[in-house]
Amino acid sequence: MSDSLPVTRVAAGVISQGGRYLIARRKADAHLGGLWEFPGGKCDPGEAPADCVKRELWEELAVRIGTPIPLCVVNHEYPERRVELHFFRCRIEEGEARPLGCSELRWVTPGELSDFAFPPADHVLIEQLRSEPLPFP
Ligand SMILES: Nc1nc2c([nH]c(=O)n2[C@@H]2O[C@H](COP(=O)(O)OP(=O)(O)OP(=O)(O)O)[C@@H](O)[C@H]2O)c(=O)[nH]1
Ligand SMILES: [Mg+2]
Repeated sequence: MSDSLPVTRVAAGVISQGGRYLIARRKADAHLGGLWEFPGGKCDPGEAPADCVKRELWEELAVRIGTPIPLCVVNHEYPERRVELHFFRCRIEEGEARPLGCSELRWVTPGELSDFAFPPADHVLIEQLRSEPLPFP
């Protein structure tokens, strides 16, 4: 892994409800534009990933979530940036998700996850969620 690229710390939320996961399509002009992802974004300097995911889900989806539960941390190097992705399991406590920070939102079953193109950093998590879905509220 190259040492020249700084690490971008990112937090993203795996929101599950009624047997489905919420996925978002990245805007065409964003890094990895057009791919599907778990909504979230970059941590501000000094911001804890759990606080970041709460803020990002409010900004990007207009929902309030309960305490985020850590799922896994993935390190990945893209040609233009290194990311340290903190995935959290999240539950919506207030609001209905709206696509404010993405081009599209979908609620999908575990089996449908493989029909969508995700960034390489997400592949291991996607496989896990497909083979062993989280218990749905
Ligand atoms: N949110 C999110 N980002 C991911 C995932 N997988 C993955 O590789 N990333 C990468 O992590 C970085 C997240 O940045 P972002 O573009 O969402 O950041 P942001 O919401 O703060 O946006 P901004 O920089 O336009 O303000 C991007 O480089 C993105 O490609 C994922 O599942 N969710
Ligand atoms: Mg984002």
